[in-house]
Amino acid sequence: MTTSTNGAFDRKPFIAGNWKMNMDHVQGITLLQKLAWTLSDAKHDYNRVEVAVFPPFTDLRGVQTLVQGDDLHIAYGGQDLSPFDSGAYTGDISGQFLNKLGCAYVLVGHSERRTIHNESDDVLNAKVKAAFKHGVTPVLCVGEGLEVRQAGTHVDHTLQQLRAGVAGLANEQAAELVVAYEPVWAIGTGEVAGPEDAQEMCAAIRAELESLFGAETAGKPRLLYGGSVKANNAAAILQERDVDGLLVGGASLDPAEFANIVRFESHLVTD
Ligand SMILES: O=C[C@H](O)COP(=O)(O)O
Repeated sequence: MTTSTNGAFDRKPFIAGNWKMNMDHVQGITLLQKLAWTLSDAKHDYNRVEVAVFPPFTDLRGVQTLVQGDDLHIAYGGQDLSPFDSGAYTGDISGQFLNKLGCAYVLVGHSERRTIHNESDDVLNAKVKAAFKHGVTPVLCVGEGLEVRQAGTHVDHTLQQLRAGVAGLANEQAAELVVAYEPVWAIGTGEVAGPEDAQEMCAAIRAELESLFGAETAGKPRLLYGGSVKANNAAAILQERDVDGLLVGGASLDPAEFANIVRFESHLVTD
């Protein structure tokens, strides 16, 4: 069987692990060390496939120390940021603090922020802009719940979240953006959207970005899929043309499993 990969990797594949509220700062260091060793043993080429982790805030300083001390090529980021720069916002974390800790990325609008913390599209748009303002690349998460999927309006719903999230961005910002499509019904449930579902939505997202920012810009952002990704389904999803990477939750807590996802190319079906 012959299948194409995502545009012959026009965009560098991006595999990200969202640790969510797991791993204290000691456990986090151990996990990252094991991941780095596993990838090193496998001679992983970070120039071919970018790897990032999103630990809890309390882990970030330790992660930075390890990455710098061991010269690791693993990027890291925050799981959220404040829309504000600084001030009386108890419990919030500014994008400038993330930047200072060496965070390359920050998740914005993960479904658990949208649902548990009721974050609105307006707030998320402000967070996307705050991330760019502070030199951290936002990973804007979008996706529909089960009821929307069953109603068949998942594309409209997700594109509406996308439009709201990117409103007011300059073309250069849109080009740098990462978008993660995460159908809520597939997160942590074991239900995986099929590769064709991931492709359908990522193609729709790409087309929407083209209508908003033009074709040249729209060809640049990386589009990820997230939702019950494991080593045994990663390659099939990444084989879809418009899927450039994966946002992995539960499986990113197992260094061997996550390393196998990062090494998805060894499972690709080629000529
Ligand atoms: O951010 C990651 C997603 O919520 C997916 O989580 P999961 O891989 O545990 O389903």
